[in-house]
Amino acid sequence: MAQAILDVMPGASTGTVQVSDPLNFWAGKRVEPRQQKNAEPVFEPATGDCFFLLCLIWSKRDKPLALVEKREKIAKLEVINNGKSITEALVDIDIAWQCIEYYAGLAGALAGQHVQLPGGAFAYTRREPLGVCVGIGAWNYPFQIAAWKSAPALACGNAMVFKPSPFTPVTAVILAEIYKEAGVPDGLFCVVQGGAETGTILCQHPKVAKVSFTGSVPTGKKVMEMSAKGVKQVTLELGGKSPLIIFKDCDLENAVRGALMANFLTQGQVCCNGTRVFVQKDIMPQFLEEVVKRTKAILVGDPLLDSTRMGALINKPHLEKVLGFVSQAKLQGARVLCGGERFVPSDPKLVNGYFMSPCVLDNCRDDMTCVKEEIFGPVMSVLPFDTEEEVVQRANNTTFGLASGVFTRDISRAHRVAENLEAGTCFINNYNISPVEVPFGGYKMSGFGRENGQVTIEYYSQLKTVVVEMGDVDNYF
Ligand SMILES: NC(=O)c1ccc[n+]([C@@H]2O[C@H](COP(=O)([O-])OP(=O)(O)OC[C@H]3O[C@@H](n4cnc5c(N)ncnc54)[C@H](O)[C@@H]3O)[C@@H](O)[C@H]2O)c1
Repeated sequence: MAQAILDVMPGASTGTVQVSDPLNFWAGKRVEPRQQKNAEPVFEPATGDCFFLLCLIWSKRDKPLALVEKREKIAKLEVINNGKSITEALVDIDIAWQCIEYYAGLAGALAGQHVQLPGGAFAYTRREPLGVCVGIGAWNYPFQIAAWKSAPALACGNAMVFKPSPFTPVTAVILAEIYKEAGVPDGLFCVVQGGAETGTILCQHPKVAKVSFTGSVPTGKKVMEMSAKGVKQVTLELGGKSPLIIFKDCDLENAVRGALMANFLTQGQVCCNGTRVFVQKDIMPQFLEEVVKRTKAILVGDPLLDSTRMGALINKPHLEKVLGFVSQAKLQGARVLCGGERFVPSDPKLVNGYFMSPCVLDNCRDDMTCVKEEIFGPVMSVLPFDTEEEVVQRANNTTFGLASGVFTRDISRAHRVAENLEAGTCFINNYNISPVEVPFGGYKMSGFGRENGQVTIEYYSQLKTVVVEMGDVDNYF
């Protein structure tokens, strides 16, 4: 089945792909849902056309080919379903296979500790799996999220049932097939489709030991509440409104590139985006001139073309929500320096796509909605500041704490600011790079637990202590 859809991908162009293969993966194969009801259309963001009908009620029914070899086909499918540019999708797939290789390597290195006790006795610890883990994904990095959750889960000896977002159901099942081809036993990685209802069933299931969730803060709270009832462990990768601080002593060219990286990847639909860009007053004019010039030059259009730098937003309601944030920002006194409007590419097949022009907002204040809330679209809010002390306090004045960034040539300042920012990641003189070796996760309401890096082993395993007596038991009674 994987072959069927993947085989059409090399020659595929925007608006030509229809998916008909079933997208649930259970006991080692793709399976149709038992009931074909409540079907919802899944839209291709670049054309606005339906390319798959997803059944939201799901019920169980009854030679290795490397991921690397399939990367281009999977990336194309990811583009058709998600709307991001092919250049970015290829990077996502590469990060996914790097993550799987990384945890496959770590699997053999899982080890406990040996502890010497008085009288020759000793104890040792064993790292054991948790059992069945559930992964629930967001729609912005469909394949990559499935890999980030399943690779450490399986490496620690767990099974995983993964539920993609109903907006992007297409590629997780291919990961399941790749695992099978690589020798993963049937049933160890399953994919179930659906939305909130399916997610709820998974979080409440008594046999589930852990839920790893990526999504918004409100849904994350519900997941945590449901998991608490069953004393299940949770990892929550939630939203953000991250600060990016640009000091006047920065390398301006790199700071401008960093600000674009921090705001416009995947049409701005990135959880760790640095959307509050604080710029020291002295360099504000030069910064704005460069950033606006380059934002205007971003090529928005057919996401399957190599030249495209920004594709389409995930769906129509989301596009309208993002445009609504821009309108509200204007009403609250922000000035639109560029973009912020629906964009209609000249290619006739893209006229109904969910495109918008990337936006830079100036004249922003900390109390504006666009500065306080996660927009999850290509909208950068620029804020002036005077001193380091002031900007750190303002940067931390948020309930979120996913990421942060600082551009400066002053090495002491860079580390001092990194220490003082309340966020799970601080990028110094770069933004939005995510090597699999490095832990990723939130502070405050952006969640807890980590993905990637060695530490994630601790979130997918539990320690058993074995105490060994070498002498006689005390004759106490
Ligand atoms: N921190 C991270 O690593 C990270 C990464 C990507 C996205 N995000 C965040 O995700 C959000 C956007 O994604 P989204 O719109 O898909 O989020 P969402 O919260 O609407 O949905 C996320 C997932 O939860 C499922 N779900 C919905 N209701 C549920 C319920 N009651 N019980 C169980 N599952 C339920 C959805 O079907 C989907 O699979 C943004 O806030 C973004 O910042 C965070």
